[in-house]
Amino acid sequence: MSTILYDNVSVSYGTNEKTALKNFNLQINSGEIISFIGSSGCGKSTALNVAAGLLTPTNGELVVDDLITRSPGIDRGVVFQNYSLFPWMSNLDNVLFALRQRYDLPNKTLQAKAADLLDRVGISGNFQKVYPSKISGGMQQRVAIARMFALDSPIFLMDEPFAAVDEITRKHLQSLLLDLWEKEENRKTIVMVTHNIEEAIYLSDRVVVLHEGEINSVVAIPFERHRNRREIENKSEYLMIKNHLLQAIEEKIVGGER
Ligand SMILES: Nc1ncnc2c1ncn2[C@@H]1O[C@H](COP(=O)(O)OP(=O)(O)OP(=O)(O)O)[C@@H](O)[C@H]1O
Repeated sequence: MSTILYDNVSVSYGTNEKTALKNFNLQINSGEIISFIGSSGCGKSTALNVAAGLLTPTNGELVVDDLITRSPGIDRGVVFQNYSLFPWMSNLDNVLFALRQRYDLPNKTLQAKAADLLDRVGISGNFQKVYPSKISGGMQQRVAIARMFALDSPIFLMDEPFAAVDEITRKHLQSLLLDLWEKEENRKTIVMVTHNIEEAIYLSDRVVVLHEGEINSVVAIPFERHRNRREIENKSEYLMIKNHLLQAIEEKIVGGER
């Protein structure tokens, strides 16, 4: 089980600052993929950082698996836009580091596990041994995904994880994430922040649109898994959902759930 509950969460950054998150109520189910979208400054990262335990609510509670949670933990793996790898470690060692936090196994076994995980995200041979700075942004993000799966947290929290790569790489990484997620026996709960509506629809079970710190709309994505990007984009419902989301981002919609 890996559920997240935002129980009436509000966050203010300082006494004179405006409230970044207001009475935020959301239940996220185990194995669900949820995206937060909305215009700049609407509170997406604040909501994600509360889930990560990096921010404590000013009011209300974050509840993870029925426990009030106010700090980071190994039950929640985090990936940020800027790759979040340790620059002083090779790609292999980055993944190994995560494995060591999770498993008490001989080094050789963990090395093989790390190499296998990197192979699965398409980082093979010499690319495993070099430092992250020696490979492209898209490849670094593959390593970050491998490291997240190595940590094997039941919850993944991702803040614009694919924003810094080109469109083609971005689509590859989205599919890679979904492939890995679908293959897991106990599917991870994934919460991600994105500015990209197509990404949100392709990946998510539900898309949560924020507006000035409040939930404006929660949109269920009805497409079955395994999803084929082209197929879903050709469905008439896809366009309706996309238009609804665009509208919800641009203006305050009254009476949110779709
Ligand atoms: N450390 C901080 N100190 C003060 N105000 C902050 C801080 N971080 C965020 N804010 C403010 O809180 C509000 C929500 O910010 P947040 O970063 O959560 O929005 P966002 O939707 O993720 O934005 P973006 O899409 O631009 O990343 C904004 O008004 C922002 O200026």
